[in-house]
Amino acid sequence: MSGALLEMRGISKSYGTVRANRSVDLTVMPAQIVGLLGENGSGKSTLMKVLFGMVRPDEGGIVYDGRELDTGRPKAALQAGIAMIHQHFTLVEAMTVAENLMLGWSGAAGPWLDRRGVAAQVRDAAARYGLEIDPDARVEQLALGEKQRVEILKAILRGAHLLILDEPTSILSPPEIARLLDFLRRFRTEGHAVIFITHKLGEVLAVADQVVVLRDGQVAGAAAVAGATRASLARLMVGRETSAVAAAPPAAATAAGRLRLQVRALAARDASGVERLKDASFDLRAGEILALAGIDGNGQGELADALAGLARPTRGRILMDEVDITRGDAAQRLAAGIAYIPADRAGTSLVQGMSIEENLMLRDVGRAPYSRLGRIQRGAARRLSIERMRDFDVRAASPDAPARTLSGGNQQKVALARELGRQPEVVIAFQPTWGLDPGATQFVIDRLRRLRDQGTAVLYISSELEEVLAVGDRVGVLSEGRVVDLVPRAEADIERIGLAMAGALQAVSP
Ligand SMILES: Nc1ncnc2c1ncn2[C@@H]1O[C@H](COP(=O)(O)OP(=O)(O)OP(=O)(O)O)[C@@H](O)[C@H]1O
Repeated sequence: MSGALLEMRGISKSYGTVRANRSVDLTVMPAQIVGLLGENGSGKSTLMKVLFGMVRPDEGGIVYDGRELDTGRPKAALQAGIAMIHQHFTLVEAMTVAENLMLGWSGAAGPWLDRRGVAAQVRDAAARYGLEIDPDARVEQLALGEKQRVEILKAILRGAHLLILDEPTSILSPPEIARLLDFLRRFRTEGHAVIFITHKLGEVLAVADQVVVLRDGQVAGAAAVAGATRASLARLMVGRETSAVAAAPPAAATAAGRLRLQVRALAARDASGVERLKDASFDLRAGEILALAGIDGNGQGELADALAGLARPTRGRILMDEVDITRGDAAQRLAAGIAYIPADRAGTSLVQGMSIEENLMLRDVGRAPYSRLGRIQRGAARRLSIERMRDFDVRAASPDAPARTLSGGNQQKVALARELGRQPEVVIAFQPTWGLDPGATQFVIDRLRRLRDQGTAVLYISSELEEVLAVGDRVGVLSEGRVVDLVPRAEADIERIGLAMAGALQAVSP
């Protein structure tokens, strides 16, 4: 087709017997936003790695801006003006925003980089695109949403003409999401193009012109967004009817059970020593899901780590069944029946070089049913692995597949299968659906509800407002290190929560 900015034609790529991409065609026009959708493991990342030159396709070719693009050469894509905003940022933490933007930037004047000139250009671009950021701020002090803005500015200043965003909104508050979508529209107005990978159908409908859906490595369908609905997109993704994500209403808050966890005036620092969690207080009871909304930088990571025994609180107390556990470590928490689902599961809780089965056994290797009288029970381990993989819909050839060969979403499912497969007393779930497709998201939520119904106390920390409202029997917001607006779900006011997430409300006591 003439006039296209990007044409990927007949892209195929296999890993052993796994056919990650099968004759995939993808066309992007100038000034077009394309939403790339698909279930976990459907081949989205592989296709983008091919486009980016990180993976050489077995078959197929790419024409960009009328020219054949050298496949398998990352530099070719960059030089052509293709930029990708990854989920894991590539900024140098100890440097300032301007310094990061100057790294490898050919727009700076000669070998003597002109700091003031760079700062002026940053301000200029930031204002033009609504991506305000202080050029002199150190990156380590920025929240995730701000780091993302720096990454986008870096791409723009290097002349990106096609921007690829990999699940960019999963770290943003509702106002920040609106701002990002607004930026994408402005970027499009200037004739640039965007490929937007997301599991959130609503965002695609809000901003994209065209959607392409992958299923099992193939294009399951491509359509103009005008005329598409959430239901039609979901149907294309899974090939059958699905219910809307997290549609089931929360169970009527049982006159909740026994008091399990008491958190009082808890404070904790982040890795760089900043006290992000300042004064958090709440109770968690058996048989309830307490959902806390909040975006990065407001203390949720520190709260989760402190409860899991991974970070030592600077002030305050944690009581489990009336016993003070503030100073205990992670092993003691585990022994007390507290399961922890950290945010960055692929990075922190899976061993990439180990198989799915070994990862599933990791915490319980010395115990039944994995071990008897000091011997590993291979048969039992295998049966349990297969059962958990089926339960959690982990898509892989066998339990022997190394974790690193799984798609991002399937890695998450392995970590979840391990933590939720046991029968924990208390679950601390930090962004448990991050990176999961709608089907898997629904599954995780159902699983947490089931645990709740069996009497587990669940703390659900998430930046997804919709999910917080869908799963919480009680909901609140973690804002500037404090728990605010903690109310039964039925009394929750969506707008108020959105405002509180953005830091607009004051703290209230529990
Ligand atoms: N390095 C690898 N070795 C073996 N198999 C791989 C490798 N990378 C990807 N795969 C397989 O290719 C298939 C497609 O994976 P891909 O990462 O492209 O999916 P995805 O759509 O990006 O999924 P997600 O939404 O979970 O991130 C999966 O079955 C995955 O297990």
